[in-house]
Amino acid sequence: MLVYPGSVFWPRPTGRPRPPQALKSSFFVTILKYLLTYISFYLLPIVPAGTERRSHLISCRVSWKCLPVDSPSTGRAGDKQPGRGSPPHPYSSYAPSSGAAATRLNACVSMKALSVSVFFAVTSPRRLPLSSAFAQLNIHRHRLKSARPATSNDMETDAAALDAELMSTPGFSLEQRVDSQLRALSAQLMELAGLSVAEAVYDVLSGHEGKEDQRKKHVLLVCGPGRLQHVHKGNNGGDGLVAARHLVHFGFDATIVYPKRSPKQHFINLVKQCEDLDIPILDDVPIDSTQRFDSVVDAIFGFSFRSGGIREPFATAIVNLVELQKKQDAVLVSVDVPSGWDVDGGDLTGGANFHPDVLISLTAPKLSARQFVGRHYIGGRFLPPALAQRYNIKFYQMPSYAGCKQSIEVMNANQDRANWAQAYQDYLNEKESGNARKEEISCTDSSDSSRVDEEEDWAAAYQAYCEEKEKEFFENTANEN
Ligand SMILES: NC(=O)C1=CN([C@@H]2O[C@H](COP(=O)(O)OP(=O)(O)OC[C@H]3O[C@@H](n4cnc5c(N)ncnc54)[C@H](OP(=O)(O)O)[C@@H]3O)[C@@H](O)[C@H]2O)[C@@H](O)CC1
Repeated sequence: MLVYPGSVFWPRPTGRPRPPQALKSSFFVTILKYLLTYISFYLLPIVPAGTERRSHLISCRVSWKCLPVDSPSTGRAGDKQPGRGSPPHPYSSYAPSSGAAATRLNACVSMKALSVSVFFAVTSPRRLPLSSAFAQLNIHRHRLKSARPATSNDMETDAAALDAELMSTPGFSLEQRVDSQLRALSAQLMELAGLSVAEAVYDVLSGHEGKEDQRKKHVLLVCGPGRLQHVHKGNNGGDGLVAARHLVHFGFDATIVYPKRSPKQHFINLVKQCEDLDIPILDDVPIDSTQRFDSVVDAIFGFSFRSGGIREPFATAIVNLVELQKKQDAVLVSVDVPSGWDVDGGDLTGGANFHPDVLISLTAPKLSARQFVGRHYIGGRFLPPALAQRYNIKFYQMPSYAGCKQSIEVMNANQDRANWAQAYQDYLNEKESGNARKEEISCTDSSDSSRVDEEEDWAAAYQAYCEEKEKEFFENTANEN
């Protein structure tokens, strides 16, 4: 009889004894997962290698092995398991409630993920590329990182899980074989993210009404550090490099500040492409420059920023960037997360003077966007619907893009508060007086008014979502303390 390697080679999680209720649920879960594992074992060889179905099958196998069996004994209000307690975290598939259980699962499942992937890569009649095996391992490593109690970093780890999954989607990165398979960068995602940033900056500088100022606009882009050892680090800076190139193609002038260049080949290529377009690349923010900058783009830190002090040279770069922006009255634009802000908690410095005028959230807004006051865009139009569904991304986190646009300005409740509040009040009054706006829209079939209606719904729903997440965040922080 064929024996599934993960169940033999790797020890089960051990530790505190489980209470009867947990034993009961874990018994059925165990039966279920072994049943599914063996069925999939026989299915796997007949699914062609390199296909999405096969990759999905392996992904499912590992997920089944991850089914939590440990949680009821420590269950608390914040549990994120489907079907238990409060609704799942918007990005998480599940998270066990005990830190110890999460650690055991993390170690155990990472090893199992590796064993499953490598076993099938080696034994399959139609060989699966080893790269896919590592990609699966990476996804589950990230998933398991979020398999712990909610902390202030949850949104980051969940976003990282989503990122890892996106980056290993066939066609996005693995087929490109950049560097080595493990170090393959999400070149395509970064290209689309950078394009959406450039489009939003273009939109901001060109004005809403389409009355374009004839003067050539000049944008300064400050790009964050890259790191050799880590697979997915420094991508925020990469978005900035890509955006600079697109802005030049859009007819703007661009200057890049890139104090700590990444040695990764993809970043070297991006820099070369910018140099070929005669984009100046500086090491420091040109604080005394006589050059007029219409916009300053902060592409320094994204969701992987670790709060607790900004290391040099970026501490000085951020101070100079803000000074330059104020001196020149330039529009300060942040990519994904304002630099120095915690991905969840936002500005934890008590107002360190870093408050961008424009925020471009990539893929979906992070929790810190709740604190943002200004023009809010969403970019990164590459999230497959199935993945969005899996991560429970709600419609108000990802409003539908118009036509071929790569970014969309979303109505921020904080933005232009008076006008927005008045408009929203008018809308409510209209509804209350029985003059239902939606009925009007369906009668007149006016696409303009339906868009306004959609935006208002989006803003209200997003506001409610933010409040809910903020409450949850502070509750969890209080619990931890
Ligand atoms: N979601 C998506 O699908 C897509 C996301 N994309 C983009 O990727 C971004 C996330 O990128 P990322 O994970 O590469 O990390 P990111 O934030 O750029 O840099 C971390 C760097 O900062 C450093 N660092 C950290 N803390 C520090 C401190 N206190 N002081 C000083 N340095 C500090 C850290 O150094 P380390 O701590 O590792 O030494 C590391 O070098 C995301 O926000 C989005 O813009 C798109 O490109 C593609 C699609």
